[in-house]
Amino acid sequence: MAYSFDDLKNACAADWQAYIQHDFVRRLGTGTLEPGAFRYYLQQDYLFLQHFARAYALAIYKSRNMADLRQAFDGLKAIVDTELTLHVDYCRQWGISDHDLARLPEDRATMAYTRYVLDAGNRGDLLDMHVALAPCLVGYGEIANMLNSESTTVRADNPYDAWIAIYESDAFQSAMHSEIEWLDERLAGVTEQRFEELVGIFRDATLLEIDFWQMGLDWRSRSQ
Ligand SMILES: Cc1ncc(C[n+]2csc(CCO)c2C)c(N)n1
Repeated sequence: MAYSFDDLKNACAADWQAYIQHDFVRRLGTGTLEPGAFRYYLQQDYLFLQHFARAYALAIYKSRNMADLRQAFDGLKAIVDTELTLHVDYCRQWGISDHDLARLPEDRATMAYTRYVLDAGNRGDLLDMHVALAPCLVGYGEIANMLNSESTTVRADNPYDAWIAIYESDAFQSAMHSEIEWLDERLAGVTEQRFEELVGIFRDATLLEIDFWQMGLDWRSRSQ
């Protein structure tokens, strides 16, 4: 059987839905998320993105041809030039200064997720690395599309509208589609045993995304 990215998602469908439909996401859509929860998330995401930039750099290192190297390099550039710059601006709007950002203690949920992905890439090959990164890239694109299609989503006067707009942008959606294509091509040739290994990584990363949302909702009781 030729596997595809959809098979990865279907193999952990309940976890994938718990991630995409998490309460944090629903409240972003309705504009009812507590500002403190979003602020906590934004700060941790700033740390998260720096480690994900390292993970894309590892994907560059693990590349064996020019096309793979360029794909990973584009991911690294997207994080450093777009996501991180946007985050710093966004943090300022939400009352988080450069000084605050430079002194942030890292939440354990941030540590767990980022170090897991780096380890999956370190001990595995480029496919392990991309599967570990997929819930981040594909999940956020799916979340934006889901929010966009829901009648309960508030677009005008929603303080989180700009966040949704980043991930529904053409540039982001096309990066997501090219990642799915890349994975579809590689997954088509793997054995059942290899596929099961990859499902394990994909599920773990999805569960760690769920924990990251939950960390935002639990911001009051986090140790910061
Ligand atoms: C916890 C968390 N998960 C996913 C993203 C989204 N994201 C981060 S890096 C990247 C790939 C390059 O754009 C994407 C899509 C986020 N910001 N925070």
